[in-house]
Amino acid sequence: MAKQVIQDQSILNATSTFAKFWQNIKAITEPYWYPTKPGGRAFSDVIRAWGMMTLLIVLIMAVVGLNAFNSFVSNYLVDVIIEKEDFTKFVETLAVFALGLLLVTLLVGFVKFLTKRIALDWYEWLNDWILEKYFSERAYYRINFKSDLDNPDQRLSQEIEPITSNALNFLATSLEKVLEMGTFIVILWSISQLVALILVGWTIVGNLIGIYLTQELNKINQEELELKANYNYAITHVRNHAESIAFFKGESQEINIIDRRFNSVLNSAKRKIDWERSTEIFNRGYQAAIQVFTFIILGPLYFNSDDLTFGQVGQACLAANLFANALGELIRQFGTSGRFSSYVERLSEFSEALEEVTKNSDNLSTIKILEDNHLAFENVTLQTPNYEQVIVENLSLTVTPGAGLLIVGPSGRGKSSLLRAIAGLWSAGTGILLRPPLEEVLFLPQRPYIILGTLREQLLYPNEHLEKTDTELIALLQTVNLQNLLSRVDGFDTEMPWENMLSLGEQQRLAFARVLVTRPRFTILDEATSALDLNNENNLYQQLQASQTTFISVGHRESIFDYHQWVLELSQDSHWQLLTVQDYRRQKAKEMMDISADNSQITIDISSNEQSPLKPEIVPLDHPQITIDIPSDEQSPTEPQPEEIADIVSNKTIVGLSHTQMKALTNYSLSTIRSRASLGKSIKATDGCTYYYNKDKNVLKWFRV
Ligand SMILES: Nc1ncnc2c1ncn2[C@@H]1O[C@H](COP(=O)(O)OP(=O)(O)OP(=O)(O)O)[C@@H](O)[C@H]1O
Repeated sequence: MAKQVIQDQSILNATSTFAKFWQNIKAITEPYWYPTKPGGRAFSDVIRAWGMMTLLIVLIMAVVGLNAFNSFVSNYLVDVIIEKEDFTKFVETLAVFALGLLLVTLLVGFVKFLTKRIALDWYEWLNDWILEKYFSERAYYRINFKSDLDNPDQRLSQEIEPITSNALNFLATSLEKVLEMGTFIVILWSISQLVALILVGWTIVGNLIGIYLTQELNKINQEELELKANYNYAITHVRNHAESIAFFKGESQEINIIDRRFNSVLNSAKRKIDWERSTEIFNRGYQAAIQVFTFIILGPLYFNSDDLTFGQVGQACLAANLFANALGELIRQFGTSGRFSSYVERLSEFSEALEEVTKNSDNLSTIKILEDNHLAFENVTLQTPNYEQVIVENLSLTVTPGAGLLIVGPSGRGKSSLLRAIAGLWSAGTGILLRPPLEEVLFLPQRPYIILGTLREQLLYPNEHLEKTDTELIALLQTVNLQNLLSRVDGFDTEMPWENMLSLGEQQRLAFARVLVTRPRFTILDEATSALDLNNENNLYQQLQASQTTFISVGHRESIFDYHQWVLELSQDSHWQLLTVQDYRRQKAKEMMDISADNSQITIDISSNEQSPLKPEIVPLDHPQITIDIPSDEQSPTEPQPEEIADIVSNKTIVGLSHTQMKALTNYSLSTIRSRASLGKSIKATDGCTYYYNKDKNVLKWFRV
């Protein structure tokens, strides 16, 4: 009973595996060979493909027919030789035989050529079809969130061509071999029905065993493809991160990772070789048995009967031989079909995943994006793509042209995610997002995107059709302080490995040049000046400001506040607040004051500081230390007001700072500040800037370095 259940189960499994395989085949072949969906291939192209396919079938049939004809001619030729009567007849028959062989040779060559051409045409179409899917609706980006889909790049670059070439080879060879087997079985039937019947039985058994062997090979092939893709990825990963690995001297760890993956590939290859050995032995033995059988049956018949001529025996042996070869080839094709089915499965899975990521699921809520002439969030709740985490809740704000917005907040709170939402990359959540068309918005990420191309293409990206003269481009390079770049390269039209030869700061300046070329209405900058010094940063922001674009920036530096009117602060638990830049500065200054008022007792290690300026200034209590108690009355009368501190932070009205003002900007006590001033030491304040005390008796103020 239990055995019966297991058998039923395995039959069910085999059926569902075949059904799945058939579905995959249909998904990949239908759009090319039998397009039913509107907007598919042009009818004339489909007819052309079928025309070539029909020609191929006709040629294969001609080859098989000619081979059969040649077997009769060879039979006749043998009989003419044995008769030893008519030499002219012998020469004529030989000429016909040679002509037949010549024709077969030419036809076989043409069959191979046509098979490859059809496969190539199909490959070209299939590649375009999948690339179109990959680049539509930013599927290439969204597919990265599908963790179950490995190595899309390998699927694209290495696994499409084998599908078409294997499919065509399989079809052409199988058709030829099945026809050959059919023809030779008929010939054998005409000579000896017994031989023909035995061969048919033999074929059925052989094919069943062949299919069993192939199934296991299919599994190994599928596994091997995945393992090879992982191995390739590990090597590409090293190439992409060569500099970081070199800095860390992480070679041995990288080799370990690559070795681990390579060993998996090797183990899988070993298993495959084992199975291929069994398949090959079976195949050879199976063919050899057919040849022996033919002699075992025909030998006694020839000895005991006058009906069978010697030529017929020869023809029957040849037919049985060709039949055996055809069968062997057919079984070999089943073997290679394992790799084919793995490729088909992976491509169909990839195509399905691309469709899925671009489809908006009815069950999942998404942020509605509408185009407008300004940017606004209306009650937007944004979540991570898999709806696992809420980034910001009920956000409502409007950015009108000319009134830039700076997004601030601790790391990981969702600043970049908001930019992704504006670009439409992330849409999980609720609410309405109004934004100008994306052609009017330019995004500058922290690590600029450097394309593979010439300097001209770099500067004009993404405006591929924009024309700019060399003089205009030189002026552009000067504007972003990259004028030296031209002396390092051979003009604007040479391709260079830009990513390796430009520093991160230079790449960021290059990205700014693109904004100046594109002149978008809105520029979205995600810490796009993080690698630049203050001078370069100021220069670039001023250039952008002159181009009348409206900024939406993510950044931490105080220096970029001046280029924005509003600050959006993201804080804990998906909360947010929107303030004008002035109000934000006041609020922060007040918070600083409150903190410094609370810290009326600060422990400072003066002795160690004096010996080594690099040592931390606030140290654990077990270090040699002096405890300075700040009398509370020292703070109140001279305490600057919030507005005054905001001015200090923005550095608009007050150019030099007094000790008291400096105290409000740091966590230090007044006496520490005085002592640092007299020692000529600088102070790093909480606004991120360094201050230095000018001891000139006419100045006596702290200044920003
Ligand atoms: N592809 C992703 N899938 C799921 N969660 C993600 C993904 N990318 C980022 N996150 C998560 O979303 C949250 C917000 O990330 P985001 O990059 O927006 O932060 P951020 O404020 O810009 O940080 P930082 O200042 O460090 O750049 C983080 O918790 C991060 O782990």
